[in-house]
Amino acid sequence: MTMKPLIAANWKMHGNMSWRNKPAEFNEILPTAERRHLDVLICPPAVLLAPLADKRGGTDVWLGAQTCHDQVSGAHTGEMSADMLSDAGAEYVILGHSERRAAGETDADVRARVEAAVKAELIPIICVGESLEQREAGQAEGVVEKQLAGSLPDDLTDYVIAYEPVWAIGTGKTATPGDIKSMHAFIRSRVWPTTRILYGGSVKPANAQEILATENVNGALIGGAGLEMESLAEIAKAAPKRR
Ligand SMILES: O=C(CO)COP(=O)(O)O
Repeated sequence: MTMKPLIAANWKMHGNMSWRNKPAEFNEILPTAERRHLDVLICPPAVLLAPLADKRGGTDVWLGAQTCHDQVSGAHTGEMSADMLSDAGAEYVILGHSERRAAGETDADVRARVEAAVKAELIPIICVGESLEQREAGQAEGVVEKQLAGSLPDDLTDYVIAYEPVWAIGTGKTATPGDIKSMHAFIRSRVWPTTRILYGGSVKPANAQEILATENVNGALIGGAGLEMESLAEIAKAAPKRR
């Protein structure tokens, strides 16, 4: 199955207004003409979406949010709806990141947010992944299966899955190519043939080529190495042209 790899940077809670030129900076390092075979996405803190959208011009760098509320509007102090994020320039939204699941977000919460995102025409990137304890207990597939079953609405068509083993996030540890291959094959058996499945967890220029060449890996969700446009571009360059 041929599909465009998605190279996505999750900035988490990093950045300020001086970062609004980063899409243009990225485009200078890796111009659109050299990356027509892939999609590049930056997910900044929500407050930076509009400034980045303003400045991105014709860079062809997509923008995304890092979560959204499940309601369209209302008395929800501090929250942002999918419509607001879309209005500010987002085309994608990361949902159910393990850092949010660890803070109490449940599969049902993720599912409600996915439904809201789809209604606002945002493409959800739904994160799944097991802890080290769960992996060592042989429960990795079971955990991911449960997260997929609980977080995906039945009629969902256009979405992205990000497999991020919790123990590989921000630790410098990556899953072995064999582990990535077998988990992505497992996820593939649960989603559409055209659904992109990203790998996330300490992806960096040094390991990107091997990870992105793995069967059923259709891109990467990148934390730390996505803050610098040089390293994000190195990772993007490692994405295969055709698979
Ligand atoms: O959580 C991640 C992306 O969403 C991965 O973060 P790191 O690339 O910093 O490990």
